[in-house]
This record gives sequence, structure tokens and C-alpha cells, in this order.
Amino acid sequence: MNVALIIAGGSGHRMGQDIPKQFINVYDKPVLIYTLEGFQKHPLIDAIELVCIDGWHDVVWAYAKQFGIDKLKWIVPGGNSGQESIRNGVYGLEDKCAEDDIVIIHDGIRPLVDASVLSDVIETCRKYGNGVTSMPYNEQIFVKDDEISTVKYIPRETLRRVQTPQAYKFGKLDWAYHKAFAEGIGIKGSSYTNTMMVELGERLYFAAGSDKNIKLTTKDDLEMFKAYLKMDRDNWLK
Ligand SMILES: C[C@](O)(CO)[C@H](O)COP(=O)(O)O
Repeated sequence: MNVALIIAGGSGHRMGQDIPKQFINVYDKPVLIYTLEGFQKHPLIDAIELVCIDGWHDVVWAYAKQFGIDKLKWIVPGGNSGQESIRNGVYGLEDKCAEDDIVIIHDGIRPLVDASVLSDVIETCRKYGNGVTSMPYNEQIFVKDDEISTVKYIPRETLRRVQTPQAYKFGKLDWAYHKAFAEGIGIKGSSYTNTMMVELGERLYFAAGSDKNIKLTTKDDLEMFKAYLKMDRDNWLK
């Protein structure tokens, strides 16, 4: 079984809106529903679990009914940090998933995930035990020496930037969150499943990412999302 674990536990202050950014309407549809539709339509996804900020669960069930997201099976509460939210989602699957089932973790605010990206991350996980979508860097990365200057760069050929979706076998994922939270490894600051896994000594395997798979963090990202949707619609009308 392949289960999507969608993370929508945040309140999204950086967007400067009154409502959490995953619930902002774009052309009469909430951002989160665009994300869920990507998983709903994919033939390899069997079920979806959503980690959702408190107070919005009934709203999500109503939207799921309205937009035909019938793969959505479970909603669990968000945590105080990104890692707590993902942990809640993983623990919520303990009586639903077997060791070898694949869990595909994805940010609820990345609404442009392509079917080919999902297929490749699942295939990579089948082959190696995990898969993280990633992209090369096409800009130079410099290390700050202080707040205003640098004397060091990292050759970009040695770097990959990692996105979601990320796929893990459930047994390993569940083991990792229990160990990480028991021992305080890889759960602070901007940690995510990928960085935690590496801190726990695991090797991660790259799957194909996409430049279109943007994370909606700022208002500019929202404008870019709208532009992508318009471009798709214009292509479809041609
Ligand atoms: C993939 C990711 O960048 C972590 O490596 C993830 O998208 C981060 O999400 P966050 O909400 O900005 O922590």
C-alpha cells in the first residue's frame, strides 16, 4: 500500500494573511485541495492521511466531499513544529500501515506536484528503501562569514536541493521518529524528515524533482502559483 502523508499543520504567518496559507482560495479552490488532487488522481496512491491545524478538520472533510477527494481517509492534529506534525502523522499510521508500505510525505503548500514526480519517488523508494525529490543548483552558494560578507563558497556540482514529496518505508519511518523524539536527534529548528534521517545515520536516495513544485511561502510564491495555473489553463484551451 502507498499512503500519502500531507502536512498542513502550520499557521503560515509569513504569507501575511488572516487564514492559514493552505486554505487561501485561488480561483475558487483552496491551495490544499490542489495539493490533494495531485495525490487523488495518481493511480499508485491508495490512501491519504492529512495532518491539519486544529479548528479546520470539519472544513477539510467538507472540501474533500465537494472536490471528490475520496482517498482522504484520516485527519490527525498538527504539532507545535513541523517535525511534531510529521511525527503525529507517522504515529497515526501505526495501526494502518505494514512495515513495507510506502509513506509519501508532502507539504500541503506545494500544490503543483506532477504525476511523473510522484511516480519516480515511489519507484526510487521501492528500489532503495527511500526516495527524496531533488534538483541541482544553478546558482553559486556562498557560506556567510558574518552578516555582511563571505570568503567561502560550496561548489554547486556537489549540492542537491531537496523538496517534497519524499517516500519512506513505514517500518523505518516509524522507528526513526520514535528514536529521534526519544533522543532529541534531528527534530529542532528547520529539521525535516530528510535531515533527521541523515542525522540518524541513514543514506537518502535522490528522485526526480521539479522546478514547478514550488512551496508557497510568500505572497510572490502565490502569484507564481497563479501564473502556473493560468499557463496550464491556456495550454489546455489551445
Ligand atoms: C523539503 C523541505 O525543504 C525540507 O527539506 C521542506 O519543504 C521544508 O518545509 P518547511 O515547512 O519549510 O520546514
